[in-house]
Amino acid sequence: MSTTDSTTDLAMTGLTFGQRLRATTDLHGPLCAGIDPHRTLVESWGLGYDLDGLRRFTDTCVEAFAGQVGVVKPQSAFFEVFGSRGVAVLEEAITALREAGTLVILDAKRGDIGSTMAAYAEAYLGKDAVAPGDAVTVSPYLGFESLRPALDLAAQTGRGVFVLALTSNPEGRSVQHARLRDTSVAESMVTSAASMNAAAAARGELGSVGLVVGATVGTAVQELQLDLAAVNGPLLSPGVGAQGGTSDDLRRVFGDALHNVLPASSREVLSAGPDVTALRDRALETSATLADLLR
Ligand SMILES: O=C(O)c1cc(=O)[nH]c(=O)n1[C@@H]1O[C@H](COP(=O)(O)O)[C@@H](O)[C@H]1O
Repeated sequence: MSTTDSTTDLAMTGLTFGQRLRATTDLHGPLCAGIDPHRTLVESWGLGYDLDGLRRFTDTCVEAFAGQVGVVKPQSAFFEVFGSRGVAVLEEAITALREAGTLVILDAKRGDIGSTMAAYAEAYLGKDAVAPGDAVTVSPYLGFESLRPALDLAAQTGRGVFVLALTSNPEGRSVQHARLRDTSVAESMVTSAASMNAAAAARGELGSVGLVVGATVGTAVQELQLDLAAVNGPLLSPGVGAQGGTSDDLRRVFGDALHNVLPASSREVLSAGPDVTALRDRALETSATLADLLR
């Protein structure tokens, strides 16, 4: 059985997202490769910044990553720019990647009041969703419990969510470091995610409720005394590469939670295109280096 077949099977055996993610990163390494068709990147690949350019950029990424890279994270915004036809390109990419056994985290950062969140949940995590990924990024700044429809539906359909906790941008501090009595906002996300993952932890498995903690957050995890290992869920860490985050930063930020980290890199990997082989090689080399680090 090829590696592609084995991961495809995992996606169809009723395993949780946490279980599938662990198996996939064990097989392919921990890199989460982003598909972020920025105007400058698309043009640097010699493509027009239009629907045709978007499609060719995305198809190249799919050809390079599908079945080869364990986890891919398309950024919805870059497809939404082109309206419904751009979203159709995104949906086709998600489907093709998943058919090849690559896990897809849709980066949509949705968050709204519970009744509206239920519709977002159906759209991205429901069993009848048009082109669901394996997980979606969500924003908890209407309150962690406003995410309940997504948390519950993801659990039912074997999918995952990644909740923003300490984002990679400097502006995030003003909200995420704020304290509610003795607890920082970020710490409340850690506690909530840990409680969602408690049953999986008791079974000795990785949970399916992840957090986003940027590689660029410096000493925030230590300052805020966050116990990231206790989350027992995947820790998506964007900021590697173009935003300045390095392997050393990952080691410093995550300490004893390093084994659960999913480092995400978009522009640095994508800058190796448009040649499919060069793009794939950049992703595979990055993943191998990160696997050594996280081992
Ligand atoms: O949720 C995310 O993925 C995310 C969270 C965060 O804190 N910071 C962050 O950069 N991201 C996303 O990760 C990607 C980073 O892209 P690069 O900076 O090009 O590697 C973008 O799609 C961002 O929207």
